[in-house]
Amino acid sequence: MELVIENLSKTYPNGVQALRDVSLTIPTGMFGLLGPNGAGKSSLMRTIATLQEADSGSIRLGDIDVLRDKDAVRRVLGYLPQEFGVYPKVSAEALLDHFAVLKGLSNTKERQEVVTALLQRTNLYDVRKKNLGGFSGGMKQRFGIAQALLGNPRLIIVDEPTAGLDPGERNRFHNLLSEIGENIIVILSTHIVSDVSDLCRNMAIINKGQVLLTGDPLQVMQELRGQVWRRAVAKEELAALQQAQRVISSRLFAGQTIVHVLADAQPGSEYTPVEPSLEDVYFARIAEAERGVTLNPDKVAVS
Ligand SMILES: Nc1ncnc2c1ncn2[C@@H]1O[C@H](COP(=O)(O)OP(=O)(O)OP(=O)(O)O)[C@@H](O)[C@H]1O
Repeated sequence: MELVIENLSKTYPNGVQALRDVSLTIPTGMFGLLGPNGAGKSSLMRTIATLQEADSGSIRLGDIDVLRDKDAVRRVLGYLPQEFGVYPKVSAEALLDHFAVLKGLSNTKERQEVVTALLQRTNLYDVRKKNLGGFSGGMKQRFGIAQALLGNPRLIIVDEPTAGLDPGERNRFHNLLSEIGENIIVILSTHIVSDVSDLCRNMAIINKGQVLLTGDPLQVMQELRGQVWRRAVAKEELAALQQAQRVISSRLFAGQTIVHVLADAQPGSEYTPVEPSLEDVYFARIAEAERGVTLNPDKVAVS
């Protein structure tokens, strides 16, 4: 099954154009939607989740027309929104049971089995009697996944799920997601590049409502090979370097400023070649789009 989005556009009443002619084909497995704050990720996720309307375009999930047949989508959709509120004084088991009732699981015995299985799957069974108010960020997110999995969805949308999680919790959450992503479509919307490189076989980069790149993370990194160079630079030289070169990122490392530069050939003897990371691809794409360069969507390299 595929999710096919074609020419989707959305302008909010305040004039912000959140989605500009977005087209994406999303197959089964983990799909990473990567973009900076305000890129339009949540707008796209909410539209797919039937929570808001688009101005134009279409979305198909298998044979379901998502924008028209919302009930059919909701029957096969699991959604973990960016802000997932829980009732703090209710136990995980009781709230999951309540969500299961809302999802239409009316048979008590069957519902208990489903709730128990989901609590085990998300590694929350031992804390099932604990109130959600006492859960850590990671436990809450795993609970969010448990509720999203009710009703055996064919499509799961998770919006910025690992923001604020410590490395151990993030790891547990990643393992859970990648297990789920083996059989259904999982869309992971995030501004954290490593979430996508760790988990996703397919991805898109979105900025200012536009798709800048789609592909397999390994392949898009491969396409930048031989074009990323690094050097250390004094802080006061950075501005001049940014004028002279296509600087795609600069960061402090052990007290030094390390810059990554995009160039077809070695820009100077102080530069060493770098094996491109997904972060290089991401920053290169965003930087070039910001500069208004016309991009060939199939190629990361710029002439
Ligand atoms: N309901 C709304 N009304 C008006 N503007 C909105 C609304 N929702 C989002 N926007 C604007 O639309 C643009 C895209 O926002 P969106 O939340 O989709 O981006 P995002 O990629 O999810 O960002 P973030 O990571 O910050 O959540 C932003 O400029 C945002 O301010």
